[in-house]
Amino acid sequence: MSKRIGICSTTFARFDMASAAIKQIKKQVTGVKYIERYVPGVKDLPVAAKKLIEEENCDIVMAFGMPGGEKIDKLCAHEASTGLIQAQLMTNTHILEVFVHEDEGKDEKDLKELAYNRATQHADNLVKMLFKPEAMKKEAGTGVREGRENKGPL
Ligand SMILES: Cc1nc2c(=O)[nH]c(=O)nc-2n(C[C@H](O)[C@H](O)[C@H](O)CO)c1C
Repeated sequence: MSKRIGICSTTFARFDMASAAIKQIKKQVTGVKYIERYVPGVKDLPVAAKKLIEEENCDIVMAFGMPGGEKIDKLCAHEASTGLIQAQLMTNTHILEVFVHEDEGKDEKDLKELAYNRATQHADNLVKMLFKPEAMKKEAGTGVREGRENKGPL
């Protein structure tokens, strides 16, 4: 049966990471079903992801979000992250959390590039996890980073 990939993303984010990721996956695999859900902000992602798994039978989910730079935003991001982990444990299914903090970008151009790179590189991770686990194994311990330069192995 063809794999089902869940995608959930927010309107709070300032870049459409979901579309970038779907395009990236489509370059590599065909015959996959995408089920997309959009919510206001990161704290709405855990239930959206859990529903994608339980009600839409997704094999894996990507959850995209952009926490803002304020202290309250960081708190929200941590709460969302905890929720996403809980949803994974409740469903025994991976939810790749793809968050780009707004203050990670040096300026708007850099933030956009970072968001694109992180979204597409995590999309590559998803393809490996679902279809090429051996490729993932090859990269174990190699200091891979999503969005910025890889650190490399020690
Ligand atoms: C303070 C705050 N900060 C963020 C943020 O940095 N990034 C984000 O995606 N969403 C934020 N939200 C919205 C919440 O995640 C959520 O959408 C609302 O509380 C409604 O459930 C809130 C309320």
